Amino acid sequence: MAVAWSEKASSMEALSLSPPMSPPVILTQDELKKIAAYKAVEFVESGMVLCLGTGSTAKHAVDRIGELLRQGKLNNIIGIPTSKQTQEHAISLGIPLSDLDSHPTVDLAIDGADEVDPHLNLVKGRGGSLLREKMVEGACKKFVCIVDESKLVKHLGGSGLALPVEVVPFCWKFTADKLQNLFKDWGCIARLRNDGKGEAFVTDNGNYIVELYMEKEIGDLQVASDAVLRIAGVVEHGMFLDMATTVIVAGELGITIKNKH
Ligand SMILES: O=C(CO)[C@H](O)[C@H](O)COP(=O)(O)O
Repeated sequence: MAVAWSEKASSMEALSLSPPMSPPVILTQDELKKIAAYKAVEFVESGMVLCLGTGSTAKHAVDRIGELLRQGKLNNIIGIPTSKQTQEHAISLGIPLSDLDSHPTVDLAIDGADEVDPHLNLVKGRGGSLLREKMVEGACKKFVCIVDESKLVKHLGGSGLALPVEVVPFCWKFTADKLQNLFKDWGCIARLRNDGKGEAFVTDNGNYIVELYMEKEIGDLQVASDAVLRIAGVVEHGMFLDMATTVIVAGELGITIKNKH
């Protein structure tokens, strides 16, 4: 479903931007992320248990939920954060939190993605939180993915950026070699993610991330997913197949809402 200016106008009002009939407004990527996030929060109802996503797009949604709680427009929300970063942020906003042990069924997830294909399959985890995201989002009745239009790809891996795989630190190089070898026909290069200070990036779960760069389209995603998960040493990967129920895309021409059939 494509929603053009009227929907965009209400989102833009929330952002205090100029109305759409004034001279063309070039929105930044972050403004588009915010528009998608605010639209997704319209799905939130009082009393819901919510999965709180991780990343710069999801942060706008968490901010908005915090704002609506403060204004008394939402009540009795329980959030389940998908990272320590989101947990700290939600606490700072006064959002009551829980976990999957206490709330194994979650009403709604709102989270970003790194890539979205035409079937609503996602690559997630370039922010490093893919394991907790997959656990919590897998427990959700509804998963609304929020992206700006730069995240749309024809096939996963199509952005030329990495497919992240969380691995145990023990003999990570051995696991990375196995992964690279698994996808050798795709020209795969496996690299350990670093923390920007010359050390390995460590996830909230104490693991490492191996990034896979493919030269070619992955092909059958389910087959690839199963093969990756069969490698001992792999904890989880960033392909989120058949999980998103809705994707909200914010672009220069407005908001598009894609629902799973
Ligand atoms: O999967 C994620 C974190 O693990 C993020 O949702 C994904 O990386 C998108 O991030 P951003 O909203 O900052 O573009």
